[in-house]
Amino acid sequence: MANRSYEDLLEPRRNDFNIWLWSTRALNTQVAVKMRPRPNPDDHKLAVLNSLKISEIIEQIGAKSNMDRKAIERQLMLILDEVGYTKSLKVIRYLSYILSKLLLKVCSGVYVNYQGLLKIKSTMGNCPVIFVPSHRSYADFVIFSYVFFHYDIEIPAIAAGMDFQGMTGVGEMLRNTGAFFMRRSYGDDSLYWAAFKEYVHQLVCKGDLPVEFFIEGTRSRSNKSMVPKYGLINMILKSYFLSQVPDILFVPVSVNYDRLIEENLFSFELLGIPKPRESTSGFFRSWKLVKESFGSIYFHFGDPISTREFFEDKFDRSKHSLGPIHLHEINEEEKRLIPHLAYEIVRRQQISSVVSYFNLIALILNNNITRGQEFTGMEELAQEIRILRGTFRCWGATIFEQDIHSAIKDSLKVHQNLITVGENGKIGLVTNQISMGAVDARKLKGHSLSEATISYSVPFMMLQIYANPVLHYFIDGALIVVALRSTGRLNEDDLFKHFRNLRAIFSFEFVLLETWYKTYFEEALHRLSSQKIIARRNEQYEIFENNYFEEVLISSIQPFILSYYVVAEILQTLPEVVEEKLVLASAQKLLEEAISERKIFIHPYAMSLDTLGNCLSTLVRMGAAVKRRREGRVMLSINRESIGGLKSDLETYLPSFQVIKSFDIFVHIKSKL
Ligand SMILES: CCCCCCCCCCCCCCCC(=O)SCCNC(=O)CCNC(=O)[C@H](O)C(C)(C)COP(=O)(O)OP(=O)(O)OC[C@H]1O[C@@H](n2cnc3c(N)ncnc32)[C@H](O)[C@@H]1OP(=O)(O)O
Ligand SMILES: O=C(CO)COP(=O)(O)O
Repeated sequence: MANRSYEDLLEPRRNDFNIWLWSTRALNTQVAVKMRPRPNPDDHKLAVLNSLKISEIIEQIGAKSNMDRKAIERQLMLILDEVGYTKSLKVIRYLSYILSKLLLKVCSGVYVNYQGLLKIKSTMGNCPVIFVPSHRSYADFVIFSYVFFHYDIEIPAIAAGMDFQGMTGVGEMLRNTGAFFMRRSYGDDSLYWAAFKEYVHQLVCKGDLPVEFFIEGTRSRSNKSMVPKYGLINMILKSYFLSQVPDILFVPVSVNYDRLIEENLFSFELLGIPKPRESTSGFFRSWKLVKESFGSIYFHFGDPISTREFFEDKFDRSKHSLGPIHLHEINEEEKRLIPHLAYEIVRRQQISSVVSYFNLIALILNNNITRGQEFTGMEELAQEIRILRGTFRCWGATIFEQDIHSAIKDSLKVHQNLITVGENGKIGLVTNQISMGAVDARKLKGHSLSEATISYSVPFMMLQIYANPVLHYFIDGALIVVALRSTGRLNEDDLFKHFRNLRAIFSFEFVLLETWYKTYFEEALHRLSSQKIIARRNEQYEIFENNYFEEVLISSIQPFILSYYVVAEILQTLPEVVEEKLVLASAQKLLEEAISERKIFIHPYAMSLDTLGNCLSTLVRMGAAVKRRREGRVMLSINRESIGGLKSDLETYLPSFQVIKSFDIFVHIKSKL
């Protein structure tokens, strides 16, 4: 495989006679901020304990609860021990050895755009550096640290969810490699959150390690980007807004996999079967995966975003110069700026992703399935990959240069659990009869799907998981094509109105900030025109007929439109105040019935809880529903009229999809209601 911008960091290990010598080599690591003496992990905890901010909070809690100061301080120390990282070079060296052996066994390469990373390394030393990778797998943070160890960069302090704390031995091991632990949601424990925020503040202002966190907050089960969470980035940026550091560099990192270790679990989770709790025994059970092959992993380190340059003159830091600094918090004006940076990080993760050949194969097979065509043979597949590869590259994607036939062979070998080649040379999906055993119905997140549905659906879910990570390259083009298909011809202004509406409907599905809609629309128009998918005649845009890429655009978005339509439809029949879980379950139930009749093909991904949930988030953002927590349950109050509007919008776009017979699907779904 060739791409000169990337190097395979397993390559030198393959020829190492003694990996242990490499693991125990003398290290001369680059820190984020040069400091003498270097702070140690306990310094940060003590600094929190002694900070004026925390001192005041202790006083407030004492006054409210009548607890004495010493008792609150003891509570605080327990919190800090729960949160704080420790670091053991010995543990890191052992892990680097084990990981080398493991990666050599299961991966064909770990590719890194080393020039990008080395450039960042050379600029480190003067201000806090925050690495923000995409989050698709548990492997992300493990291999991330391995990459840093390889390039002699200090392993970052990493924000970790509490999920790992319960794993005997593993939690402490992660802590020893730099993990600091956080609760997953803002509760009402004011001491905890004050201590945690102050701890992060200390890491950023007084620490010398790079910091790493996952802005999406969780592994994306769909394998595509998720909307950013603002909590941790808020805490980090506070140091900048309050002028306590001159700048903060955010480095977006894209991590892509030929094959995800979690592909099976994620497919189940998308259907509603909850993830097993993280446990040490589960960790050891997962070792059976070492017998399998996972292809290559790609790390792309994007250009750092300087906070100072990003915000330029958008706000006035001098507002924080009056009064004691520990009394200052981020103000509303600053808070409003944060989503722009957060979305920019996600956008840069997306544009620096590496597209694998299996991503293309998944798109092609999905297109065949959706159009009700037979699966393709090898020659057709190679031809279609060639077309898609060319188009994707024109649209800015990085795809490694490789002979297409050997790329297909490698991909099918890595994904032999999902794809099979029949005696007739045609490609097909592997289906296994799945037995769910006793799944606790109370833990299900959606409808209790039958084993037959699950067995049928899992391979399709897996396939879509590999098509999803490339959708951001052409979602804007797909939405334009959808609008033109449903209307025939449109001038640019009207086409933009449709585009803006569709973009807003799918704003959680395909992450994009509203202020960028116009730019993305214009870029997509240009790309579609230069690829001869659409044409402009007499000031009107229309579609060129018989363009293969147009088919792919339309088929790739179809399961999403279907899910949204079903939610809108079902909300017309459910009570106006309804539990969120019931909406998800009802939508899945309806789709399950339609799928199991097999009269027409309905892509099982339409049952994805991720997509159905995104639709509900859209409804809340649009004001068509209000979300409230009541006695531990999430309730939705529905505005039927607004939802009716969304439903009729979706209907406008759908019936004219002659090519994919969507109309049949909708008539069919309706008849089930
Ligand atoms: C060789 C060596 C080998 C070594 C080998 C081993 C290495 C091994 C290392 C181990 C390493 C483990 C690594 C594990 C990796 C994870 O565990 S990843 C998971 C944990 N990390 C994270 O979650 C980080 C990101 N998460 C966050 O930042 C979340 O915000 C928090 C802090 C968790 C809070 O979450 P939350 O309560 O769900 O709240 P969130 O949605 O963020 O927002 C709160 C509200 O404030 C609003 N808000 C806040 N700020 C804003 C704003 N600026 N503008 C608008 N709204 C705002 C939000 O909209 C939201 O409002 P509502 O939607 O509730 O109305
Ligand atoms: O995000 C995590 C750390 O990788 C673990 O939590 P999830 O299972 O929600 O992804």
